Amino acid sequence: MNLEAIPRQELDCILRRMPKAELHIHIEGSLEPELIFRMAQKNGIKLVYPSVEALRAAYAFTDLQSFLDIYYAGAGVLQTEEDFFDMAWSYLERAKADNVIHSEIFFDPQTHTARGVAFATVINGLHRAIERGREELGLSASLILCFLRHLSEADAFATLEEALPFRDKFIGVGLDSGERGNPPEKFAAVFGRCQALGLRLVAHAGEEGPASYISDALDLLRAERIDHGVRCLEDPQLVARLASERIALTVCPLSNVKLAVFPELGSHNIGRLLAEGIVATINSDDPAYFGGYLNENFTATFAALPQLGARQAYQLARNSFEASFVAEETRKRWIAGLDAFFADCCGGR
Ligand code: HPA
Ligand SMILES: [Zn+2]
Repeated sequence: MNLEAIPRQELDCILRRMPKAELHIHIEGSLEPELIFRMAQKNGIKLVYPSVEALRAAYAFTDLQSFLDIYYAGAGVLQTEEDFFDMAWSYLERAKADNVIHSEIFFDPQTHTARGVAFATVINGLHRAIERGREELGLSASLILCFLRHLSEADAFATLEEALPFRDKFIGVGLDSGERGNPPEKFAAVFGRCQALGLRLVAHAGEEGPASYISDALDLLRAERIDHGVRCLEDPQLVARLASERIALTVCPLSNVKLAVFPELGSHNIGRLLAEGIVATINSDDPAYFGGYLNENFTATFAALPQLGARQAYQLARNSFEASFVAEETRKRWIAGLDAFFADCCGGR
């Protein structure tokens, strides 16, 4: 395919239309202000913000922690199984509109169980939305349970025990929340147990934390994929390892700018990650908070970085399928579909 022949003005449309997978989305981060207000009213919860506009105006973050404080407060409106269903269903419909054909969705059970919401309420609501998404939208999705790293490993073990009766409803575990001061080694034992249980393993690392957190997530947690990981470029040996072992990074450009990991999209390192041969992907992280769903992440990033063209668009979509936790056969089928899409875009050129 002569991808270089595709003119830049066609890129926006291609980015939006191309089939893709999303591998880094926190479902609680898809909760739009309108839904927060509707659920608060329904559940009799008083919000500190007087209006949707006032809440949205508070989304001016200076770093990861300033975001997390407001994100956990927003998730406090979720009470019933229906609430979790509605949140996930809204995301799946939105993802479908972006031509996402597969999504691996994070959820933070401790945020809810700590407020007295049963684990079953959370996972049954999310799972029901996923089932309906498969039936009605033809969208494939699965759940990844994230442990909150600001809490103790004992708390993570207790959460795992609560989750095991629902083992068939999630495919793996991850690690999120405040990275600084909460290194991967804090969770080595619980990740060891998850690995023994046959769960897929991922971890946030190298977003705000140093490159050594990425190496430790690989060596001590046996993470198969790294969420964010953008600080890997600080360690050339790590870059070589990520590339040669084909360890994917789930990069979230709009999130990185909103949380001041990069000052603006024009200085984002996604182009360099790809040029280094790393299996980088583009994702939305917390789309309701960071100003865009998956297609906005693609189009804004490509608009800001002139070195990204159709070749990189194809590579990023292909990487999203390669890095997904689905059967080899399915991955191959999706990549064949992507090839057909781009062959069509190149048609005659
Ligand atoms: O980007 C993130 N980093 C860490 N924890 C999170 N929880 C939601 N989003 C994030
Ligand atoms: Zn994240």
